[in-house]
Amino acid sequence: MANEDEPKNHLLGIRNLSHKTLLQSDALYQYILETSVYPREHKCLKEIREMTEKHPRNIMATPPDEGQFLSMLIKLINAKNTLEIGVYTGYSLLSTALALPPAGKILALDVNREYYELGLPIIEKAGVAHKIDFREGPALPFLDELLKDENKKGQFDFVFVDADKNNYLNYHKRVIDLVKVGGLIGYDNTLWAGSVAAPPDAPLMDYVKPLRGYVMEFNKYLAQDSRIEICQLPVGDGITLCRRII
Ligand SMILES: C[S@@+](CC[C@H](N)C(=O)[O-])C[C@H]1O[C@@H](n2cnc3c(N)ncnc32)[C@H](O)[C@@H]1O
Repeated sequence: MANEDEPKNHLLGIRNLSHKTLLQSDALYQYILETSVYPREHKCLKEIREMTEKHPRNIMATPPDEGQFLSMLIKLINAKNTLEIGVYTGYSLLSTALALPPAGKILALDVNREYYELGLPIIEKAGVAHKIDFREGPALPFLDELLKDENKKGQFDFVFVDADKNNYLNYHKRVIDLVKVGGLIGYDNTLWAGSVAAPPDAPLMDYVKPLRGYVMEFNKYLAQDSRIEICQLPVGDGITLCRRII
């Protein structure tokens, strides 16, 4: 589906996409947004997206097609209590909050409150801020604190991990005990711009190169972890769903 008129960049020969996706055509991605995401998307999701696009680190935001996928997933599994690690300006957070029932709860962790506060007025406007318990700080020590309390184990129906990729394995070792048996964990960016399947000497973007090894090791670990059933999907930058089975 690649359009030869679109400029190539140095990421595995993929065209110069202004969004994170494995699709090789901006036109095809736009088609998906126009025929599925935008017309049905809540107005506030569009607002938070437009606000985020002006931020210098906007490459970090969850893409709209993935936000829509998360929303559908949360409704399908009837999630009520969720955990998010890596909030940024809150696109995935707002997608989750809108999908949860009125009494639903999200524990949201990020080292940077400023990013969260950029999106907060839009989350408030959407009428779902009451579902969010935002905690600022590094996620690992916070998770360790939670795990000290036996009552906090197995409490989450859904966990979305979208923070520092070099710590994904450390997150997994903790959230596996925090999600309930039968619950889901979603790890974002597990295809890491497609680099996980690239030859070792492939030219890669600067932000991709240093973390590729961590993402590959993490994917191998998940593949052999008998506590979970996994499904890796080429949505956005790749999301691996892990269903806790024991
Ligand atoms: C890819 S962005 C999250 C994107 C977000 N899910 C969205 O939909 O826009 C990663 C976030 O993880 C946060 N982060 C990085 N390291 C962290 C850590 N050790 N603990 C908690 N948050 C961290 C960053 O501050 C950043 O906001």
